[in-house]
Amino acid sequence: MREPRGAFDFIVVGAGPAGCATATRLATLKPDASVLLVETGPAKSGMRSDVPLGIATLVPFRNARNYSYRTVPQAGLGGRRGVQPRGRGLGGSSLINAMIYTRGQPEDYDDWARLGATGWAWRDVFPYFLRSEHNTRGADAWHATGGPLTVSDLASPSDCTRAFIEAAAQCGHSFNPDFNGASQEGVGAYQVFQQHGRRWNAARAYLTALAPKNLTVLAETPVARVAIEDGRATGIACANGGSYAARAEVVLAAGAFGTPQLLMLSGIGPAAHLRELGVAVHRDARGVGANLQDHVDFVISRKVDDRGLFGTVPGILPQVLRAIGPFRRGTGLLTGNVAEAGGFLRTRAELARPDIQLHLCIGIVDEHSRRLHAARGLSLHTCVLRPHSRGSVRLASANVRAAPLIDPAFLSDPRDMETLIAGVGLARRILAAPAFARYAGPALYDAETDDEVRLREIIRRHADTIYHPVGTCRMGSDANAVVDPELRVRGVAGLRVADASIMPTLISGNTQAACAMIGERAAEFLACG
Ligand SMILES: Cc1cc2nc3c(=O)[nH]c(=O)nc-3n(C[C@H](O)[C@H](O)[C@H](O)COP(=O)(O)OP(=O)(O)OC[C@H]3O[C@@H](n4cnc5c(N)ncnc54)[C@H](O)[C@@H]3O)c2cc1C
Repeated sequence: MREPRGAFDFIVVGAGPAGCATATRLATLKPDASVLLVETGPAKSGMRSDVPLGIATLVPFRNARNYSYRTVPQAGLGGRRGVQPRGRGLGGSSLINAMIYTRGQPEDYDDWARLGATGWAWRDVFPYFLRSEHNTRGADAWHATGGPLTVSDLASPSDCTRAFIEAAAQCGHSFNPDFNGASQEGVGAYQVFQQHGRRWNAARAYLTALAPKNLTVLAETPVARVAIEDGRATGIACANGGSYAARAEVVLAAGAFGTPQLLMLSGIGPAAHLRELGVAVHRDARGVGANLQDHVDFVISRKVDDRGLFGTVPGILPQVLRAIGPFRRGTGLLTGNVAEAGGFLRTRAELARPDIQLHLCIGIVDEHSRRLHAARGLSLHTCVLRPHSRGSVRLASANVRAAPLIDPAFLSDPRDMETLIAGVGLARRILAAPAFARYAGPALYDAETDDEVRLREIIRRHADTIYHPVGTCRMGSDANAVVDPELRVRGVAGLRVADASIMPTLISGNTQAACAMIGERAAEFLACG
């Protein structure tokens, strides 16, 4: 490592929801310590991110705020390479995500504790969800106000969302006004990370709004590796040649792909794999990059000629332009998050809790909207909440700028296909209910076929992620766990991980809120030393 250009007490790498929470809370808890937060992406969020409907333009392809990774060929998906959008910049994936606020199910965290993540049961994590939350509905037994993450109801939900909830009720699924309340089960509209109809990304929440003076934020700075001397993390080396020393600790919060990539580039990972790439091994840690879990998802998209729906049609531009005025007042089309409504359902009555999640989108989402159709339409996503398939992240190159090899191993466990098929059946019944008759239309790829053999084939040809990769630096108490329950990397002093990668198992819902909760907890562990 070259002479450090600067020394800080703590260095946090990666400014996603977890990194922003870790850095800000740590700086607040330790006002006499200096904290550096380093992010490879841009400092500004940009208009397409701030305007919620801009998600439709940010997710499909690579841009300054989206890595848009591809997976390795997926045997379970007929050999296709999946798409893995990931946010880049201050706010991380909260710059490009669908803003949906869910915490998962209490049992998810009780499972973590049972698997060895001591101190992470629901009763332990719930206070940190509350600490991070500012719910504009107000506080109650399940919600808080005053936290940095503003959570709101959608300002202008579409008629389609209302019809969907009614159609689900006709199929016997109860309306749930609060997926983060007493029960997650049922169908309803999602609450979103928004303030006055604008995206409230994690950087705005934690960095801009709280802005502790002892926190230095550095954007456009890719970290190449952690410097390790005599078994201790001493700082970071950046890909642009700079370096920074950490007097106390380094924290990796670079996400489910970025963190294992950085650990491996720093010589912490499966030794044989690191040697293949010429990376000097500091610690043979087989768990690094293993245990990748993601929500495998199948979309039914229909072409529906309804002006309340979105699509690449000639009339859409004037409609968007007319929506600018209402947007300034915090309402209208542009405040929509596309994935407005959804639900958590059980595919079998004997199950104790929901095992699939639905997302209703008010546009056609074909291959993450990479494939466009000259039509308005809608999409209903079905995903498997607790998949059994396990994949991996490996290095493709010793250069941090090269994308890692991502293998979610989708549908490699046959149980996931069975859950998905059953879930798609539930979704289809809702789409066929009388209250949804107004939204009838031809389904892409014959996705509403009654022939189950054919449906399995269609699923293999079109299923992919709904963007919740986790687990690649698993937390636990066993020797193969990458981090211990206080998030310390086993076998390396002064180094922790705080992001989606530490989740032992994937939670039953969207993952941003849980990542902020992890960051909130990490800050306390760090402050206690
Ligand atoms: C398209 C999409 C839609 C989603 N929708 C939702 C939703 O509606 N609701 C929800 O709850 N969740 C959603 N998610 C998931 C959620 O956004 C993520 O789970 C969450 O952001 C993960 O947080 P994180 O802090 O672990 O990592 P990330 O948010 O991925 O942030 C990691 C940060 O680290 C930076 N980084 C990586 N490597 C380096 C390096 N070498 N040097 C410096 N910086 C580095 C990255 O640039 C990035 O900014 C969605 C995700 C996507 C991609």
